[in-house]
Amino acid sequence: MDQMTTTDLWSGAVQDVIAAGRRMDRFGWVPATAGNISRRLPDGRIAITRSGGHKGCLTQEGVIEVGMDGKAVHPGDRPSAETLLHCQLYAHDPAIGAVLHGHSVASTVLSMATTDGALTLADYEVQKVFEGQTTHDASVRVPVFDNDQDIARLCTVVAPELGRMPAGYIIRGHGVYVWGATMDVALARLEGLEFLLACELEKRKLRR
Ligand SMILES: CSC[C@@H](O)[C@@H](O)C(=O)COP(=O)(O)O
Ligand SMILES: [Zn+2]
Repeated sequence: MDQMTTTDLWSGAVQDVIAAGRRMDRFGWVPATAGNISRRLPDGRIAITRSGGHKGCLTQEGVIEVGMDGKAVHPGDRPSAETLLHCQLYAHDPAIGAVLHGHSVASTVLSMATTDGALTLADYEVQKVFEGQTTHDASVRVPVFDNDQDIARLCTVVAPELGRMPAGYIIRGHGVYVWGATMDVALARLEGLEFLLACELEKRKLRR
């Protein structure tokens, strides 16, 4: 691969990450410095957000390269504190090309309102946005893992569910992780999941 192509690939991935951050910010899913976003390039490099920046105001400098071990390729760069969760998904499935993490109100509140290990979404037409879902007349299980500041340890809790999460997963009181083959697919899934979580929250308020 010549130098020009390598640079173009990187720029395209960075633009994908910047655009995803803006879109997530428009919905209010990345408050303050919350959230992280990554993109795997066709040549295997991983572009991920630098730790601590606002994901709605990303610049090219806010996106850095990491290896599959979650470490920065360029010394001094500080990748997202949650980089290992992205790498875990990339290692699990070579078809995954983008990973998104946001902190919406609905994912935070709903996951704190239960001690269960999953939220079940049923009877919504929009469930069909997820792989393998062809009808509203079914249910989608979204695993909920207890929050942990030790991300390597959190990875070990997520691991048994890999390959069994059509809609992504939620970290309790924290937020969602969603992925896809491309950034567009990941964003569509995130939008679908967040729509359903927002509906679920409204439904529960009506019941009170
Ligand atoms: C604003 S606190 C949120 C962080 O603790 C973390 O959960 C998060 O999503 C962003 O961390 P970052 O290191 O910027 O990727
Ligand atoms: Zn987070």
